[in-house]
Amino acid sequence: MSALSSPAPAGEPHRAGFACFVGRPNAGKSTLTNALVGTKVAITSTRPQTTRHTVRGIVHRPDAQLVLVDTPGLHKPRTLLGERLNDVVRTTWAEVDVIGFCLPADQKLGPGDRFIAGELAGIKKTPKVAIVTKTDLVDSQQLAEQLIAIDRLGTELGIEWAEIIPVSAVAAEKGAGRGSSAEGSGGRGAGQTGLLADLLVPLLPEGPALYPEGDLTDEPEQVMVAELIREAALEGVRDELPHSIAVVVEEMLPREDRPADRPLLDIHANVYIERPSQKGIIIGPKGARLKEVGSKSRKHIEALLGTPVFLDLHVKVAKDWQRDPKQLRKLGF
Ligand SMILES: Nc1nc2c(ncn2[C@@H]2O[C@H](COP(=O)(O)OP(=O)(O)OP(=O)(O)O)[C@@H](O)[C@H]2O)c(=O)[nH]1
Repeated sequence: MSALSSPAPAGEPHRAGFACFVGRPNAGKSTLTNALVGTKVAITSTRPQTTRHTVRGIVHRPDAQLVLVDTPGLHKPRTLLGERLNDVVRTTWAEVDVIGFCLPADQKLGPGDRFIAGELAGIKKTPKVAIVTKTDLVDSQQLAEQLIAIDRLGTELGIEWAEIIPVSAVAAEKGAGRGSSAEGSGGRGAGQTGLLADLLVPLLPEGPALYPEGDLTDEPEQVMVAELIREAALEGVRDELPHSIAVVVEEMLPREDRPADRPLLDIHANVYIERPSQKGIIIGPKGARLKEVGSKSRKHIEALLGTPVFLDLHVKVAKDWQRDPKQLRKLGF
């Protein structure tokens, strides 16, 4: 792998650095990361708090490299897992070059937003950009009101927004033909999310690229594969098992004795639940649900890794894993 990247346009210094999107659950952080990078690197869902791992997406441009760190939502911790997640968020905030604070256009600023903004106000050095997400869901008057409310919030808390940017990830995703290809790099820089990148880049320090060109994320493949399985496993059972599922990929090995033009990757993964009573929900009648989880996530994994996959899933009970430090460590938290 070569770390060479295209030269910056004449006269402009090359910039490289880290940005993270923060915001209350469901604010659109993962969607924005995906739209900017142009492939499915972070897990999106219609339900809050599904982003557990810090997934980096990398935007490569001739003039800059923008490394996106996607954090879980910051929220009042109720379990040990919740506390760990908040620690991850704060550590990330202190390390990045720019913070993008996501606020959905279609929802009035609430206590959740204020809680995060209050924490942000304490991080003086890092430039903060307010990003109004999901602008496709509101009319221009609602959008204007939201922009004003955010400006006021900044004044109130002593935060000086480097920018306040309205953006819709949906239009950019449509343009990128999302879902049809894992190599959807055509989405990079598309439409409104491209403009967002244009505004973030000048806030990065000058410097050469940090990652080889072509890398989309440095998250270990195994973790991304586990996330894709977890997302599929949660589908349709979120009400019953909102936060009770964890997935660990035990092994990823190329199948031996395969012809070079027909490779196959064997993936063995365990789906952990908290109680034996949840087994039936995950597995479904005659194993039908688990089969579906397998085939759905396999498609995403194959798209991500670019190779055919044999996926072997097992459901295991890890009693009350969210409250048990030993289990949490084992499950990668
Ligand atoms: N209409 C519209 N929907 C959006 C947009 N961006 C995100 N969404 C939807 O909003 C929901 C939440 O988006 P996510 O990207 O998962 O939000 P998140 O902030 O990463 O959520 P957590 O992982 O819970 O912190 C999903 O159903 C998205 O499809 C947008 O620009 N327009």
